[in-house]
Amino acid sequence: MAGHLPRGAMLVVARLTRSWRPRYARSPMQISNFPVLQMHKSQTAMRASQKDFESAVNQMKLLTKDPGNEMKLKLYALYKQATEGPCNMPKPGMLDLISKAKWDAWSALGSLPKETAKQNYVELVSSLSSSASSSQGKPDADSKQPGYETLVVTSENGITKIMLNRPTKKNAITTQMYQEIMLALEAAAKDDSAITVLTGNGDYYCSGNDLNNFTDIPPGGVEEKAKNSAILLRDFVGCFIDFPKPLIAVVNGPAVGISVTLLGLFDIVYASDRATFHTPFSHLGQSPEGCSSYMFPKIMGSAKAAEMLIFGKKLTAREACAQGLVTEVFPDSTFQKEVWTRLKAYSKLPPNAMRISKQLIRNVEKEKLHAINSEESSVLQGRWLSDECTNAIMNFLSRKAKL
Ligand SMILES: CCCCCCCCCCC/C=C/C(=O)SCCNC(=O)CCNC(=O)[C@H](O)C(C)(C)COP(=O)(O)OP(=O)(O)OC[C@H]1O[C@@H](n2cnc3c(N)ncnc32)[C@H](O)[C@@H]1OP(=O)(O)O
Repeated sequence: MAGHLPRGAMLVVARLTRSWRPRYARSPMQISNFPVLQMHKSQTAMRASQKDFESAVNQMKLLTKDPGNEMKLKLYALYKQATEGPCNMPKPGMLDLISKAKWDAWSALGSLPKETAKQNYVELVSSLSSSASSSQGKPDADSKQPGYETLVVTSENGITKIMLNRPTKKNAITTQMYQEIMLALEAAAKDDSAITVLTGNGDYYCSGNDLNNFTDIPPGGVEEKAKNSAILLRDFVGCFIDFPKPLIAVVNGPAVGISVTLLGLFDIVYASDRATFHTPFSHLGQSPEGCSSYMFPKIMGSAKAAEMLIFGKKLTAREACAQGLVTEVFPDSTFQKEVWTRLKAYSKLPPNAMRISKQLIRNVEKEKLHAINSEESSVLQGRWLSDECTNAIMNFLSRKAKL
């Protein structure tokens, strides 16, 4: 049966998926990003872990809309209580209004235990993020575009931002997400923004293809699934090849698989120094896509490209920058601030000039890139039916393997 997924293996994959359960409770912050999971609010009553608390603190840094003074005071007080315990500052003078308001809010928490304060903080941030996502329709709502379940798409200040939004799954790309990214790119190509940005929500940029995409086998069998997936992949990568405006990747954390290979088709790649770049195709019994079989040797030379694409060498952000895959690396602590300041300035440049310059740089190779994309997709169609690939996916799903 070599070269075909044996029927038995398909059943094993289906069984493993059914019994596959989360290994840890997700943070309320992350749950709030999934409308379907918001029904299970009881989970937010669970004790918040240090990780949940830190991710809520980071989430607050990314908040684009001012939550208002009252909310900021509550968050401030809970944060102080969670990190330092009961208020230990001398009472400020009556005329120092801001310090007094902060002091009042913190002292009002009395001897609330640190753990409870942490949990309340996480829940409050979670409720903030759900009300932000449900305020889309209101006139004063920010520019968040409706209709996406796996992405948050916003457009303001001349920048369309497409944010992968499955943080609890490290932003792994499901079939639905491939479709939504294509729709978002199509819309961004036509909107009046000057530049388009792709980034990830949470601690990962993206963990690549969602390996559960392999388990949803249609009645036509695995061959039909592989054929349709190759078409999906070709169309998906095609949208990046054809994208007409400056396209920028804001790589906020580790990147795996297709989220790395696509970077060769971006015009700028900014990375946090926490990001890593990993293309473990051989480990997965697969082969490169995203035009990386052509772009990577072109960018970094064939020896370095081979180390990544054949041997799955994981690069740090600084190594990827030295190889030319990344434009610039920023310290994680100032990443968002520095990158968005830079992008806001770029977005004010004349949009037509930027678009024309991009096209001059990219158009010469467009046809070639489409041909490479078709070839890579068709080679992968064969790989997906191989025993090497089947075994690697089963190992991941049964928790025997992780990168
Ligand atoms: C028949 C053919 C159909 C094919 C359809 C294909 C369509 C186009 C394909 C295009 C080709 C693309 C290729 C690639 O991108 S190859 C790269 C694929 N990615 C991986 O192999 C990564 C797998 N993940 C991991 O190794 C680890 O999760 C990771 C190192 C990324 C993080 O480890 P960590 O310990 O920090 O976190 P967890 O493992 O606990 O992850 C948290 C939860 O997220 C889930 N997760 C993460 N990544 C993926 C993924 N890629 N697919 C599915 N699920 C993922 C993980 O399972 C955890 O979930 P639970 O909390 O529920 O356990």
